[in-house]
Amino acid sequence: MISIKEAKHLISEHIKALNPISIDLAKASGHILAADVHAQYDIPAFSQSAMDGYALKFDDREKALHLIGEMAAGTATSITIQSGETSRIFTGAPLPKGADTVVMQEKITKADGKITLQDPNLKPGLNVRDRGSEIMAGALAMEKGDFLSPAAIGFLAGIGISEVSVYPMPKIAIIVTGKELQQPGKSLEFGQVYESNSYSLSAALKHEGIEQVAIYGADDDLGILKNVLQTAMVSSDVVLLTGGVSVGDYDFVIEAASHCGVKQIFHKVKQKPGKPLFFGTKDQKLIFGLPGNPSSVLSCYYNYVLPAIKTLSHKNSSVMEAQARLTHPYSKPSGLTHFLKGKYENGLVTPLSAQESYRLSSFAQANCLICLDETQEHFNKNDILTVMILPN
Ligand SMILES: Nc1nc2c(c(=O)[nH]1)N[C@H]1C(S)=C(S)[C@@H](COP(=O)(O)OP(=O)(O)OC[C@H]3O[C@@H](n4cnc5c(N)ncnc54)[C@H](O)[C@@H]3O)O[C@H]1N2
Ligand code: MOO
Repeated sequence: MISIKEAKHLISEHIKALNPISIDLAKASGHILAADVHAQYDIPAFSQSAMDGYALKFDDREKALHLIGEMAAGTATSITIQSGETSRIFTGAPLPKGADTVVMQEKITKADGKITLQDPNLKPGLNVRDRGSEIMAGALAMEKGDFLSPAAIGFLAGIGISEVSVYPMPKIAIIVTGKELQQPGKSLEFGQVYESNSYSLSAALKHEGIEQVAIYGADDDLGILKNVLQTAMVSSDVVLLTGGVSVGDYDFVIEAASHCGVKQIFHKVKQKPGKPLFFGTKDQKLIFGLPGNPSSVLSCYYNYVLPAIKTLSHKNSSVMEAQARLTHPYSKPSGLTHFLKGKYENGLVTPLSAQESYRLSSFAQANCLICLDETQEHFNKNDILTVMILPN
């Protein structure tokens, strides 16, 4: 059995970011850019009004101005204003030739068909967005390694980019093993349990922007599991098996993996939950055998799978951690690191009840995992502990 630190190190040693791909900008949210992006155009592409109002020459601000036309957003034709003239203009519209300033419509008066300004704060260029003021053609818009947030996607669309080079999200397969599993919504026969691991894992992956997940079921049968694993590996970068990694007579994951050419990197980690965790590789593919108990599956997902899939997509893989003060004393035997489902708030952390690994009711309420050191047995009220903040 290896330590958590060793297990994490071994996984990280076997991961390489996936090769970049080119994708539609509309599908790129949540990815990391794999190449710099340069602007192809000056944006705005023309001097533009920032307000609904009147365009004029600043030097004419004291004059009663003659209204000669209008510029609306999207207009394909331009007009020219001479000294003593103004044009109606709307937000986003190109400035007429000859104009350098816009006055808001609330700050004028109209008399005898003439426009007079009532804006003591008017400055040259006020309410005008200059051509190229967002970005100039050829300038660096975003850098390789930048995260494509919704704002970044909007920014790139706004400068005319329609395709980007990104590190892809890994293709993931989930294999739930177990003859006892029944789909939610159907009635339970004697001995059956509802299948929940593919649900929690798919939801966690969706949270990372990974929606394309292939889900397979496999009975507790070596032949079936070998076939399913072989099929799942063909079209995925990561395979997550749940159940079947312990020492029971029907636990076939280790054997099936070996038959399929998966190289075992480790099996069993000094932790609770998730002690029988398995990790192996085949070429660049990662194979995780997650211990079947629903809480063990999720605990191992956050500790090992999530950092791994983030690394594959070139993302920062470090987990959000905090130091928190324990609100109640807690005891455990030494020998395994425990990850307790906890509630973290204002620097304080409370272990929840229902910590057993077959239960998810506490995980459903938790916002953190409390890390209790392998060797320590007793934890006192007010002890400072490390907590892993769960993505919400
Ligand atoms: N003699 C020993 N027995 C066990 C040990 C051990 O060291 N010696 N380890 C225990 C620990 S710790 C864990 S964790 C489990 C892991 O066992 P497996 O990975 O082989 O998982 P299964 O036996 O297949 O299932 C465990 C448990 O989880 C339920 N399950 C499985 N899949 C699902 C699913 N998709 N959705 C919901 N629930 C699922 C399954 O019915 C079992 O109750 O082994 C201990 N035993
Ligand atoms: O390690 Mo198991 O995950 O405690 O139930």
